[in-house]
Amino acid sequence: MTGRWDGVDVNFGEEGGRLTYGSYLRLEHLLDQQRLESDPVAHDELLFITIHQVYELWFKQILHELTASRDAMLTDQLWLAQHLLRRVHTIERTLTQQVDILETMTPQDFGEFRHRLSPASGFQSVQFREIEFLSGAKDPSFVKRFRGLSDLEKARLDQRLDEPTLWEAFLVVLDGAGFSTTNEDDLHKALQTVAGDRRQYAEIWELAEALLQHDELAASWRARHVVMVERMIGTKPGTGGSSGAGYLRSRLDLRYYPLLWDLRSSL
Ligand code: HEM
Ligand SMILES: N[C@@H](CC(=O)c1ccccc1NC=O)C(=O)O
Repeated sequence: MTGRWDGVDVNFGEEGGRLTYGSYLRLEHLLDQQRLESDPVAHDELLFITIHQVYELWFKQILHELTASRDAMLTDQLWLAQHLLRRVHTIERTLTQQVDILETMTPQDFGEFRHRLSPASGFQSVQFREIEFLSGAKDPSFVKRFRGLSDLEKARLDQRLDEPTLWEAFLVVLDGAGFSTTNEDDLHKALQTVAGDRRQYAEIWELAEALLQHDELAASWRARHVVMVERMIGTKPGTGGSSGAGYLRSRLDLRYYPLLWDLRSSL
């Protein structure tokens, strides 16, 4: 497009001339996807849906970045693997902070539509589980416990169970640097050597730190989520059929990279 804007000639190179902000971002579709279950309308349900949809969009982005980071490790591009993990960290911080927005909803206002949500629950978030699997916490029992999984969603989870995790890719990096990775003892020694000579192993050390950061931020989200749940529903069971906060508390000790945490005790 060529034209004048504030007296200046502009050429945006808009070949074909039909793309607009709204058509590029497919806003007609995006903004038509917030369908409330409550009747009469509960004012806060739009916020509830919006928050979850934003989470899922960021989950999609996180999976995009983690997959590329894993592949960068497998192809010896450690700087790229670390660069992408750093982006994931900033998204993860944003996801934890978003809980603040949802907490502007009171339990009474949530109660206006909560009963309509059952048996749906965040437990059924396929992308959330994909992130866990890809990060290193593969647990096939979750796939079995999923209710109402579409064929496509099942295939995506099976694929994540099959493909290498970030941790496995990191082991390939250690192997490539000449370390034995056959058992936990060897691995501990390798990590100790990397930590003890950061001049020689700068890239591997930074990568290990970036993985640990990802692990820590995931743990922060779990902790933030369970406290919000206690604030919203106390000790009530969850809509997904679990004990609620009790179940979520049992997930708080989950760590993707226990060996990176163990290492701390011997540094
Ligand atoms: C009012 C706000 C929320 C409440 C009361 C709540 C409550 C719960 C409860 C009780 C569970 C356990 C499963 C069940 O039986 O239902 C759960 C799981 C889960 N929720 Fe939420 N949740 C809230 C908001 C969110 C948000 C905004 C997300 C973001 C996507 C989310 C994601 C998840 C995930 C991923 C799980 C599964 C966790 C795991 O298995 O480790 N929740 N939630
Ligand atoms: N499990 C929540 C309801 C809930 O938060 C939820 C319901 C449907 C879809 C996503 C949800 N978010 C997280 O669990 C509850 O028991 O109140």
